[in-house]
Amino acid sequence: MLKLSNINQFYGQTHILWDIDLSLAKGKCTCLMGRNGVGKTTLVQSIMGNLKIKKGTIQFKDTDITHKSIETRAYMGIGYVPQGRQIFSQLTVEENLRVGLAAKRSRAAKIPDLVYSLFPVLKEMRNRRGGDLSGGQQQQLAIGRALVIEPSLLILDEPTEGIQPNIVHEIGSIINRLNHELGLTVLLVEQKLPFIQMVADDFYLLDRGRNIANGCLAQLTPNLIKNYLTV
Ligand SMILES: Nc1ncnc2c1ncn2[C@@H]1O[C@H](COP(=O)(O)OP(=O)(O)OP(=O)(O)O)[C@@H](O)[C@H]1O
Repeated sequence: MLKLSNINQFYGQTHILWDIDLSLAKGKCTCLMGRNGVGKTTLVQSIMGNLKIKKGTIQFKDTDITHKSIETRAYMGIGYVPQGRQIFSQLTVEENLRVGLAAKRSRAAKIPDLVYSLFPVLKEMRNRRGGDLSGGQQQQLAIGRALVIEPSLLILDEPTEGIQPNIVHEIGSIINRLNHELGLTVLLVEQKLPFIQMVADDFYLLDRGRNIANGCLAQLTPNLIKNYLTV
């Protein structure tokens, strides 16, 4: 589904990511993990085309997308929930969802029923401003906005950051539904182990810009957790 080969990334002269190979299995939830500052967001930004790739390649559904635009990635079915949610606080909930629709080719595109059925609170609050929503509701809006293009791959960057525990569980259930019932492939950046255990099939562990371990979740040993994750 998504295949990264030998990705290297830089900020100016600083080498941030080193020779990253990553392959996502279709229909699985893969967790990209590692402590603060190891390069998770940089990798996701590289996948999304927000950072230009200087070395390495990215394939999505057997097409080379390494140098394709952000818009092309959306047309091809990659949905993205950025770190910090990035809700437009002055726009209504519905307007925020419509921003996501701009990435669809069809002019007649409408917000899919799925979004409001997954997140009834967004329907109830569709005329309220994004800035009036709680953190958990904003996170639901950010996920809903990524889903309006009906993606086949959904990438979420730390969706539980700053969210109350009961809402974290709700977000985990939604990810499981998207993954198991609708067959979406999910790439999740996450550090919280209980949440990872709730949703992930596979993992990639980064440390100082390098992939130091990957496999199915059962292969995430206590030693790896102790040495490379903040628990
Ligand atoms: N725009 C930037 N310019 C220069 N350096 C950056 C920039 N963004 C991130 N960095 C640096 O690159 C490294 C990787 O950062 P990145 O945000 O990818 O890590 P992360 O694993 O996502 O961390 P976190 O969990 O805190 O979000 C860090 O050392 C960070 O300080």
